[in-house]
Amino acid sequence: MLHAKGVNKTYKNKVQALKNIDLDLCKGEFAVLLGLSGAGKSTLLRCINGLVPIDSGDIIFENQSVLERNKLTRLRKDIGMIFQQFNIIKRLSVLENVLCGRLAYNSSIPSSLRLFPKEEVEWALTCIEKVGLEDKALTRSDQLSGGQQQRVGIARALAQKPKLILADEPVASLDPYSSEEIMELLHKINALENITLLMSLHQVDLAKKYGKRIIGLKGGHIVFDQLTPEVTRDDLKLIYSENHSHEEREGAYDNAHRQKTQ
Ligand SMILES: Nc1ncnc2c1ncn2[C@@H]1O[C@H](COP(=O)(O)OP(=O)(O)OP(=O)(O)O)[C@@H](O)[C@H]1O
Repeated sequence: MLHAKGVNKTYKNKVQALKNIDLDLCKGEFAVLLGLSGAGKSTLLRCINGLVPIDSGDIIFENQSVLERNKLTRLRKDIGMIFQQFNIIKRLSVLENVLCGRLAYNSSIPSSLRLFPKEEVEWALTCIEKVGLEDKALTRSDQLSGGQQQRVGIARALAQKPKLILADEPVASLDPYSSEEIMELLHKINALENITLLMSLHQVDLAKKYGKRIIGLKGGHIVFDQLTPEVTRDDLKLIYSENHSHEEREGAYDNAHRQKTQ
């Protein structure tokens, strides 16, 4: 469903964030991008949904090139995005935030948020139920915990009826317990709804537990791309060796998790 070929991206400050990226994703996959800070994970996700323009190469999603900019609205509708900082509007209710996911379908925005048709509201409520927040639909989003706010972000993505969800470090702002809950939810969405998932993570143990495939990025290059059971310690060393070791990273996570559960 997604085919990236020879993708390069250099920012204005001359940092080349992506170097000749080739990547194919099939429907239903759950793939995780791993790599140190600055490896290019967010840039790759943002190039895929057209938030960041690529310099060369091409990214084709469902037979449509990201280079065809006039079709980007449709592309974005088919691709849901989940962010580390949730990117929800805190003063709005859960329901209003989730209805924002429908804006691509209501581009002329007759949609002062309160004027959505009944069926749109019903679909938004269904999405809210899918993420387990049915009793919070009318609650202001700033009254929710971080984990609940991320659920709103996921419900908003689901409201788009996306074929692909891109998640940029979706659990980086959460404690280990909430992180597991969010990963379980994303796993369930992938398995039950057959929505393809591509996410960046810093937690190797979560990547191994939930990802079916792991793609290692280093300095803007893909240095390995394997089914999860085939990923070796040497593969992980390729992406983490210059700074903290794999063990140090997993150890830090384990320590935090232990503190939380004690
Ligand atoms: N808008 C931007 N302008 C200039 N340089 C940028 C921009 N966004 C990212 N970069 C640079 O591009 C490189 C890749 O960054 P990117 O955010 O894609 O990495 P990442 O792997 O997602 O990192 P992290 O795990 O910290 O989110 C880095 O050197 C970063 O400083």
